[in-house]
Amino acid sequence: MYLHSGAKENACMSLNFMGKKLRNHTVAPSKKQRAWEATTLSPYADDTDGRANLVRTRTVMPAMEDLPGSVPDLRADAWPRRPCAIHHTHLDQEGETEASWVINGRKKWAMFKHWLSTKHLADSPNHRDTGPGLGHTPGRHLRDRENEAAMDVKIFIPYDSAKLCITQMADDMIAMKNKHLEMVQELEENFLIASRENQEKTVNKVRSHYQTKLNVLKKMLAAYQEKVERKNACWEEKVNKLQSQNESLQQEHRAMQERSREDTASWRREKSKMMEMFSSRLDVLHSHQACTLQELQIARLEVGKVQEMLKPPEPPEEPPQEEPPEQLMLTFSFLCVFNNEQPPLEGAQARLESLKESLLKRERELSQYLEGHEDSPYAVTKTALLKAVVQKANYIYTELAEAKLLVDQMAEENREELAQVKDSMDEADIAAQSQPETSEQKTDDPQDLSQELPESGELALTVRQRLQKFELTELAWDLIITGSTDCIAVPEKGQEPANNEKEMDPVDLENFKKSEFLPSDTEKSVGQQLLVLQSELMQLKDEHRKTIENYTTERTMRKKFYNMVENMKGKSGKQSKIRVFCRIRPMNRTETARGDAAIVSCLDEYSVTVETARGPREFQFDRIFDKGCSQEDVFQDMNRLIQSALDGFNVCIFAYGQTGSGKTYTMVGGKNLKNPGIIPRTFNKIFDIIHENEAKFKYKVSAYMLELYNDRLQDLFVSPAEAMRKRIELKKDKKGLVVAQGAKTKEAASAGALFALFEQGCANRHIAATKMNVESSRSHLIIGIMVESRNLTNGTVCYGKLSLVDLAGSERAAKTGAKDSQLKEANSINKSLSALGDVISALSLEQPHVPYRNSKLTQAMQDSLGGNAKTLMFVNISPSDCNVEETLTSLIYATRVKAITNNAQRNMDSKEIAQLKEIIVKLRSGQPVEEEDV
Ligand SMILES: Nc1ncnc2c1ncn2[C@@H]1O[C@H](COP(=O)(O)OP(=O)(O)OP(=O)(O)O)[C@@H](O)[C@H]1O
Repeated sequence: MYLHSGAKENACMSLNFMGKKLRNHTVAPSKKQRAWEATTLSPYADDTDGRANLVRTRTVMPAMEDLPGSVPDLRADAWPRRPCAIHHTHLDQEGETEASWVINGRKKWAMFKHWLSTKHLADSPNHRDTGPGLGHTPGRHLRDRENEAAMDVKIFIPYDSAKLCITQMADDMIAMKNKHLEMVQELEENFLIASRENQEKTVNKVRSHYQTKLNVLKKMLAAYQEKVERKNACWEEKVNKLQSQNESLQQEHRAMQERSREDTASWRREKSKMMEMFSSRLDVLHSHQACTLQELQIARLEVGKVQEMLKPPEPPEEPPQEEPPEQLMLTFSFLCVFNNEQPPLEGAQARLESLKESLLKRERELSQYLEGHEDSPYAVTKTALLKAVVQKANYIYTELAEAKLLVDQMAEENREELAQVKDSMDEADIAAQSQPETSEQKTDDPQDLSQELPESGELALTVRQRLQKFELTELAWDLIITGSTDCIAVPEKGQEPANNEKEMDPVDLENFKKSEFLPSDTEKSVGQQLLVLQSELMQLKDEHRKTIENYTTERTMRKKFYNMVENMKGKSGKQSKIRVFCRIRPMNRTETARGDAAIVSCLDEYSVTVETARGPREFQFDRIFDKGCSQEDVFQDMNRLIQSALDGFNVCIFAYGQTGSGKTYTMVGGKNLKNPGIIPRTFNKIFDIIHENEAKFKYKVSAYMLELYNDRLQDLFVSPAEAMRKRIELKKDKKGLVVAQGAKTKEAASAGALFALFEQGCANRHIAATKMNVESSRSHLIIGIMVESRNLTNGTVCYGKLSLVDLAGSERAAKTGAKDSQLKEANSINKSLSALGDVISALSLEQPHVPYRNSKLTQAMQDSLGGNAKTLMFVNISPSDCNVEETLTSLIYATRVKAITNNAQRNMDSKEIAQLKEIIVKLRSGQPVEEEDV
């Protein structure tokens, strides 16, 4: 700070502060000051020693020796003294000047002294000698002054003058003081103004700096949004593509199903037609057979009668010796033929031939006999009867011959048609092969089969079908001829043969085969045809199996595509359904010893059936793990979810099921760390991913572990006694994430450290033995693993949370035999699970109110069911029939869970926000905020 004044009256003073000109100050002199200043200028104005610059107005000094009084002259002291300088100000730069009040004071003092000296001189003789007109020169004055300095001068000031002078000086001093105070005040004001201005400037500067940053961030955000939108559009496109693929696959599948249904229907139609045909033929044959049998029976009776008649008369009239021996032999053979116990259908022709021959022979013999014994009373009757028998036999023979001819004719016709069809099939095959070249050269020949059908392939198919038909007919004819029925009907698995498929008596069949109705190569032909038919049947069965396989593959593919779509939805941050995996445990020892039946079976990777009293019931899930699936198999699908947690998503994996269904086995593993389950594997996987990415990200892993026991949340990271004292509350943050307030969170630097924490927590859990002596969890276990990942490239920070929940098993108290405290535990578990069921129902039915607050369990899982999380549910079931009700209930619940939609969003902060959050945390916890934090 410095003051600068010009030499003029009413000089303007400029006030500088920190290099800034604040404003002009005008120090108005008083009237007296002005009067005193009306003096002559100092003759030393141009004094080269520099003093002249400091005080430009200087009065002519009086001769001190002439002054009255003895006041010492202070001029000698005052002159070499410089004005009080305020160092380190800009004054130094602009040249040294005196302040106006100093100048004024000096001036006044000089004038006063001058006045005194002038008066004194007017009275003294010296003055008279040296008047102005008598050579008074500046050189003389100088010399006088030098002389005066050497003298001891005493100045006498009149009292009034001194009083005036002192008053004046006191006034001046007060004025000066006031001025000074004014200036100080003004300076303070200016200082305040300046500091305010400065502050504003700083604020503006900071503001503009942050504004610029904000703009940059906004731009970045817009760019990111654009990118995300582009990605979303891309994903959407992919999803649509996959959906359309899925639809086309579904359509194909439907068409295939339709085709297979049609094929089956046509095969059934063919079969029934054949059956009808066979049965009608068989009926004809049987009627023929019956007729023949009847006729033969009649013939046999007749022959019996004839035999009776032919019996020789009683011994008194005709002694036995009279009958010739050949005749007796003949009668015997005749009787042998006709007394045969088996009906003579077999070898009918041969037998009829022999019958006819024997009859003719007998006729001849009879006629000879009759010729010799005309007087016999039975002679006429015998002859008539024999004639009738012969007539009947002839009739039967002609009938059979006609039937044979008819059958042969029909078989021949069929053979001819078959040959024709074979020819046309060859033509069709040739047409199909040459179709690309000849498709344009269509002929007008109506006989040309290729003209009738749009494509040669279809033609070939039709011809093949016809061929098949004729071949089958031929085979049928052969079978009719041979009388075999065992290969005609091919009943489906488990189906009873149709009523009309009557089987021939094997003896009849054998005899019929031996008879001359059949050509010699019939048996061979039947074998061949049978083989053909069987191979065709095999083909059909193969096709059927293939159709089923295709259907299964298609269904599996569809499910896979569906899962992919759901995954992609989850990745792109869109709404995604909760995924449900079903795991079937193997039968345990008790169940095996009891001989329980396994009622749960796995159809494919996505379908499971349960045999119930009302028949099988099928359920579909995102994945089925059968009893043979290992812990590794189960964990394979978890990798992506764990990666998501490290990418800043909330992930929840929980197991649901009845007591002893394998929840703990799935989540934790077998006893004594055998076959580790999802939880320990997850610990390893988290740190595997961390090690893979540590060049790009910096991770921080921390965890808490709670159990919900008897509807009370307990911290497992503290001793049970302390846990009883602690109160843990579940709260939801702005992003809908459930936070356990009051729970101890511990950091872990490795998978081992995390596992040690887990073991420590497990030691504090509540477990009990159920009736079946199996260790059972009596509380719900909730593990929260928080992963903070800082991107080392752009400074963004993601906060992921992985919740692993092993629910306590629902049980029926009566079944498990729980009492007292165990009963209380069971009730509490059932209550919380029923609340969970209510929440699941409300969410699956998309009800407006979801009763999350009904239980602490549902509160804890609020973000995992219908909230901001990617959720995976394991439904564990028992295969035994004694648990069928519980299994069905679990599967029905799981099906409902499948319908729940979650909206998982990434929890990510920009670098700046993350820094601010850190500072806030530090400030809250009373830690010092380092410069590098800002
Ligand atoms: N997939 C499996 N393979 C082999 N053993 C299994 C399987 N699942 C379960 N077990 C066995 O079945 C028994 C019961 O399983 P676990 O304790 O996991 O059932 P839980 O559903 O957790 O029962 P609780 O709800 O009562 O705790 C255990 O002895 C376990 O080893």
